[in-house]
Amino acid sequence: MPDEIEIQPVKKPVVGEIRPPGSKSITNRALICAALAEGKSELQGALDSEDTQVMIDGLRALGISVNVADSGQTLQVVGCGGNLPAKAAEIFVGNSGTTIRFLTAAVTLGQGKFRLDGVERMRERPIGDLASALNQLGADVRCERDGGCPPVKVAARGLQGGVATVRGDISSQFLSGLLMAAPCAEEDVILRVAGKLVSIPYVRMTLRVMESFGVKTQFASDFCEIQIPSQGRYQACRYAIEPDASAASYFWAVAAVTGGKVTVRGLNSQSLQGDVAFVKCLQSMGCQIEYQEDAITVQGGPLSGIDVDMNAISDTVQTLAVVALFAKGTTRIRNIAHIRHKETDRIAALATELRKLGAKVAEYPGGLDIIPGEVLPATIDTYNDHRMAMSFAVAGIKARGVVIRDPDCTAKTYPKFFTELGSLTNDRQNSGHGANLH
Ligand SMILES: O=C(O)C1=C[C@@H](OP(=O)(O)O)[C@@H](O)[C@H](O)C1
Ligand SMILES: C=C(OP(=O)(O)O)C(=O)O
Repeated sequence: MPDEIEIQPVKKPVVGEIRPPGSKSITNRALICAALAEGKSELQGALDSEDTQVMIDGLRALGISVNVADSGQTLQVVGCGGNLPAKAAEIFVGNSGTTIRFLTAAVTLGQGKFRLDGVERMRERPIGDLASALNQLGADVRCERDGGCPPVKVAARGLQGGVATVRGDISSQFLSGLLMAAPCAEEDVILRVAGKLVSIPYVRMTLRVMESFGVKTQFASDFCEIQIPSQGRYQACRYAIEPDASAASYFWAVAAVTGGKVTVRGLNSQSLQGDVAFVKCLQSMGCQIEYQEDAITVQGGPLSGIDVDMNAISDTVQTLAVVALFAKGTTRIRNIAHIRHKETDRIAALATELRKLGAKVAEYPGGLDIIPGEVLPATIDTYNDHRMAMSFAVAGIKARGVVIRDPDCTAKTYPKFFTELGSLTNDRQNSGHGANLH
């Protein structure tokens, strides 16, 4: 793709349907559980993107066989029954938080020396609290840099187990990584969470994927303590992966800002992904929502600003912030301090880029207020953050002159995003030009 693309606004409300690619979070969990299982698993509907590729490469470096078929959507994984074959590996994780957090925990189950590293930004993303919890269970995990960030070195000799307390307020991925490794520890594991746990639906997702692979756990409803029996080994299975609900948010947002109607197939109210609740935010802003058995439809209407706690669904904060540009009144997004640790500091990046588009923005340590004005033409910097590119593209579907820099950064989770956005917005039912490249 070119260095930047100008999004062409549509002339009519966008009406259409789409099925986004597989969920990144479910794909990377299913890969870990399948890799640790006894037997051969088949994952269907997987995501093929940078974040899943680095996970597959990492597992292969650990001696796990992963066969890719059906243009990346079917993955056959030969599990190791909890005994990782490789005795040493250098693993590159790009900027994938799930990959480095889940694999760091998984490699402690092996025997040998492992090192995990990523891009420059990954070296600023915290992992020290996960290392410390693993060390409480008998592991030897060290962060090479001060401040508890990657690269990470693991001298593995199997994981003993026992009781560990993990910090919950930076990233839920620490707890998810511990949970998925825990059934392969030598003794039972009890995990306790210190501080307020963020992104709770992802922990629920972890437990549900583990259960599909045959591992049962016991937990308090707020996940402050979770018990995982040892020898509760994973069993290989055929596993169907849902479309990505965070990716769906951009298409629902297109319906909201154009006053159109967009159906996302493959998701419903029972989804494993907390991010389907994004449609409830749109509903509070004035959209109508329809839940079908295998789809969720958003119909746009006049939009009003809302005051919303997005801690549980923070990958959709940028989408909502862009929708807020087209609403009447202020939108306040609260309780999202943890998104400063993602692909970029997302609160700061949002404040800068929303202001370019004419909004007034008040930035707080844990959130922001967006006071919309006339939406101005602007060139949007994306900070190597796929979600900056995808969410600000939605602004360009409605307003003139929105240029997205480095559109290729969407490869992290959605390499075909701009093509699929173009197809939806270029649909014969719509008379505009959609996401044409310039
Ligand atoms: O466990 C997961 O799959 C994820 C958890 C969330 O991270 P945090 O727990 O760091 O908020 C989310 O932002 C990320 O995209 C995926
Ligand atoms: C935060 C994200 O990813 P990760 O933490 O897995 O890198 C994301 O996809 O928005």
